[in-house]
Amino acid sequence: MSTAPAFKSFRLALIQLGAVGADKSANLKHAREMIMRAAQGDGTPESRPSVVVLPECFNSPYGHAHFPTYAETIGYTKSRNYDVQTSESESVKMLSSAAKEASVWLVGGSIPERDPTDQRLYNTCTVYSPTGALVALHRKIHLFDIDIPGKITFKESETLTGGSSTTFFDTDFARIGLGICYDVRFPELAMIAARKGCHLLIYPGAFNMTTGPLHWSLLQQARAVDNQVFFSMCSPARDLSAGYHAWGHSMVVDPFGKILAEADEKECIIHTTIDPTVFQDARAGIPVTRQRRFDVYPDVSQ
Ligand SMILES: NC(=O)CC(=O)C(=O)O
Repeated sequence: MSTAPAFKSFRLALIQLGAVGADKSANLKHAREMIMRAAQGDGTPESRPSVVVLPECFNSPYGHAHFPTYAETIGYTKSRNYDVQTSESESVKMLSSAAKEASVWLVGGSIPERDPTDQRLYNTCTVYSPTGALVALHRKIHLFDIDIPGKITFKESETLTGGSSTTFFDTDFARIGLGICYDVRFPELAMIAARKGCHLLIYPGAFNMTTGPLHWSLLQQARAVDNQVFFSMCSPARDLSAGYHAWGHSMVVDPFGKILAEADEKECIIHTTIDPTVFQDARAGIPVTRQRRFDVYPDVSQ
């Protein structure tokens, strides 16, 4: 594995996207406008983000019945490296051109993806460099299958297949790990990413009105503290006319577990600074990353 880049200070922006409806072209147009707005920061050069994030399922309504209709094939080469140039996906094309125009690293939320080899569907996050290159692709590993009687039943596995790889990408200022929503409930994934040198973990997500108040911030703070990394989840805005009511509350948590920025439930963009000294202070002061006893629990030591 390559060495992680030196961790430098940078600005992060999360787009808590609203108005995600049935019209995919309108969703893409609105997402593009919000990316451009996020990239401006507050208008000052120092506020401009280096990384901009969209939420889970930003181009389609969220629900297993919608995924087959909205799924797109992401272009890939014979060696199965994903490639914008060969992509027929209108979402990939939009994200790539928006990243390039805004000159940001863009974590493109997630979209329903169809694999052309076997027609299986995935919930997939793609990431773009400031030149518009597709640099990473994460397929949601743990599918959101829950049943809380009288509250919420959701079964992504009705139409989706779970991904089978962990994913990170390198920028010139940090190593960033990826997950999607329900992946946050599996601490092993975040731990592996942190042990591979990630400084920040970004999970586009869409918790709901039942699990949001219970677990949204708790899980992010837990993953941040467990692993002494920055942790961030970006949600859609809440839309009570939609079939799925997202919790909202997109947030960024520091390696001490402190919430640095948090949205309410409405459409908005939140910005924060990711400061490496906090990461270093957490690891120096509470050195759990050097105190692990893998001789006692070797089954999680990979
Ligand atoms: N939507 C998800 O994947 C997960 C979620 O809402 C939850 O874990 O709660």
